[in-house]
Amino acid sequence: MFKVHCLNSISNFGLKELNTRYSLTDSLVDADAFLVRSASLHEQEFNPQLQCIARAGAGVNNIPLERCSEKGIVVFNTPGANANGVKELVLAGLLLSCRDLVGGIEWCKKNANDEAIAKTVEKEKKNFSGIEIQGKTLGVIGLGAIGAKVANAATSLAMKVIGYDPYISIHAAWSLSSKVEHATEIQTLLEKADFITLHLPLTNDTKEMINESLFNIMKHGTVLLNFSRDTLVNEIDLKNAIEQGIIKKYITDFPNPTVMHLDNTLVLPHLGASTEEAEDNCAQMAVLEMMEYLEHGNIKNSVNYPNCDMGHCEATSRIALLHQNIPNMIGQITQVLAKEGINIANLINNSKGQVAYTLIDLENKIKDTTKNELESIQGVSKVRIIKM
Ligand SMILES: NC(=O)c1ccc[n+]([C@@H]2O[C@H](COP(=O)([O-])OP(=O)(O)OC[C@H]3O[C@@H](n4cnc5c(N)ncnc54)[C@H](O)[C@@H]3O)[C@@H](O)[C@H]2O)c1
Ligand SMILES: O=C(O)CC[C@@H](O)C(=O)O
Repeated sequence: MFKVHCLNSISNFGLKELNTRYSLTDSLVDADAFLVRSASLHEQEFNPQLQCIARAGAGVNNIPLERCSEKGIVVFNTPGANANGVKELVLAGLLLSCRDLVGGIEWCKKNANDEAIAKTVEKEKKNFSGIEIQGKTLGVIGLGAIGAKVANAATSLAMKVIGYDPYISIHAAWSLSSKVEHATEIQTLLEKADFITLHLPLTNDTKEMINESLFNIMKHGTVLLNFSRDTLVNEIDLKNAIEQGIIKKYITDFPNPTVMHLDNTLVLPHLGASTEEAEDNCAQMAVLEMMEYLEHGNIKNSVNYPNCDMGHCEATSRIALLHQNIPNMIGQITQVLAKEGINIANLINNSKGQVAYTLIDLENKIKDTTKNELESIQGVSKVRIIKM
């Protein structure tokens, strides 16, 4: 029986995939797997039994990936599963930035009892007027699942779109409209854009990437949309850029004590992925990835371990080893198995950066003592017996 702990509310559409081999547990200490959305796991201790963490969403900056890799915990996310939900909110943000819709709605509410409101409004509405997006230039930084959808949608709304992504995947590049101009340098995008939208992950490399030096290249009166993560932007520099009129409006999906007090800023309550469809898609994908790993040892959409698919085990037994990506690891593993007279039916060894994953089907049963011996190989983080 696998025990699963949910750190956030996970849609039942995903949880209903769990079969009789699973139970939900309220306890973090005896769980084999965590299902999580945005809860931070940076301060969380991980028990030795924890095999995987499935993030029902895209960003994994709430998970200590390096510590997970050291402990042989596979972290999954759900690429693209909430991209449409975020795209639709970005479009709403774009339009909210053009006219003072929020101020206008508040004005109407405040004047609800004015019998002459229909007349008064014609005098007052100029206070809430603005511009159109048609013909304006949108700069999209990060052209992955969300950025590509935003870029394509903006071209359909008659915007000029310029995109920047030095690490774009082939899949994302194929999905991009040919109308999207390709910027090889971020400076080109910053100089041309009337609106800039951020769709890149928060990592050590991208933290506070939007700072004074980039604000100084932007046009006076730029609108900045941030539906990715707050700390991609240096908020002290942002405040200055707003005061200097470089940033006309900042639209963000991430409330924090600083942005709540900035002028010309609209803050949304982290709603990008909060649609029924996105929550269902993310939960289902996360649960299925977790089940495939727990039951069969196959890895799909992990952010810290390589993909690996050996199908379902038809041999006598199956073991999985999570280890460092160092020389002679396979030699040492096969030596232990050979010594026990165990014959290998099939073996896959894939690596990702500093770590590697070896999945082995065996023609003999595997004993706990063999597992212990494999675990004692220097550089092995975890050994799982998937089928005895
Ligand atoms: N507001 C929300 O609720 C919400 C929902 C989903 C995702 N997000 C955020 O949006 C981010 C993007 O999500 P996604 O699904 O599009 O992810 P994704 O992995 O599909 O795309 C990210 C893209 O950013 C690019 N990139 C990485 N570093 C870059 C850099 N320095 N400059 C330019 N591009 C760079 C990558 O090459 C990739 O194409 C997530 O990491 C998450 O933080 C927010
Ligand atoms: O879980 C959520 O509601 C938000 C998820 C979002 O920030 C993501 O990175 O996918």
